[in-house]
Amino acid sequence: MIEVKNIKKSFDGVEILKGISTTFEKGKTSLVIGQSGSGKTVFLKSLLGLFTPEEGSIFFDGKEYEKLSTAEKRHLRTEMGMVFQGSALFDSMTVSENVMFPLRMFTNQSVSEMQDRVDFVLKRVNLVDAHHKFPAETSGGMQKRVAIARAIVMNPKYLFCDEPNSGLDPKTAIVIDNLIQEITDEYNITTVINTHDMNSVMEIGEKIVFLKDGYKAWEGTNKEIFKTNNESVSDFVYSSDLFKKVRQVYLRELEG
Ligand SMILES: Nc1ncnc2c1ncn2[C@@H]1O[C@H](COP(=O)(O)OP(=O)(O)OP(=O)(O)O)[C@@H](O)[C@H]1O
Repeated sequence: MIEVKNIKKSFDGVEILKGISTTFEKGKTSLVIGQSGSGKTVFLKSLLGLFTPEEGSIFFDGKEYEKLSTAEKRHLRTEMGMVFQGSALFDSMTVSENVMFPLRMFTNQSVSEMQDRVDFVLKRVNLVDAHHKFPAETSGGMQKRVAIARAIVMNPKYLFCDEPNSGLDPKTAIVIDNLIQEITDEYNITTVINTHDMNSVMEIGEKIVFLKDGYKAWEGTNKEIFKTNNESVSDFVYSSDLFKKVRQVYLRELEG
């Protein structure tokens, strides 16, 4: 579980995060949504420890990040998996070598132990014949699977994904969303996803945190988002006519 208490972060005197508090639960897929520039990436990087908020605290399973020693912080980092926007695979390494990279960096496992773990996670993301391929020889959807395999190879407690669907067709995007949700549930991970994708919100938004201009403007579930009267949320989520219609049908069904 991650608890965020009133974090504030500024750059060059401009406040970007203006006091955000929320919680992300274990075994749940939580989404952070909001317009471009609302502070989602700064927020995610603050959770990852890449930015240090000037105020507020972040607790990982009860432990306050800023109070940890350097060694404890380093250990906590090994418990965090990250899926970057655009997958961020190493072009010159095979799929297998990409996934093995964190094990080589952070563990003393033997090559055969590492290979077993790589085989296991690649199988888990349904990639069985891709070990020796280079990223350029695989599709965008496969690259996301490799990025997810690499993010979970260390068996993380926390998984952070920045726009995991960017660049994917809608069908593949749903498969990737569902894969992240299944893995989160199966391994009881605390997962936080930054997204623009309204399909993701509807499909896997067990908890949604809506950021606006550096504030948390709303939070709730994908069911609650249909019913909310919060204007900022409605303007953002229902800016497309298709989603407006989906919402009307859903509300009508609720009334009926
Ligand atoms: N390292 C930095 N230095 C200075 N300003 C920054 C830095 N990182 C982000 N910002 C500013 O913080 C604001 C929020 O940016 P952020 O990237 O968090 O938005 P976002 O919601 O993730 O947008 P998008 O959906 O487009 O990725 C922007 O105005 C951005 O210019």
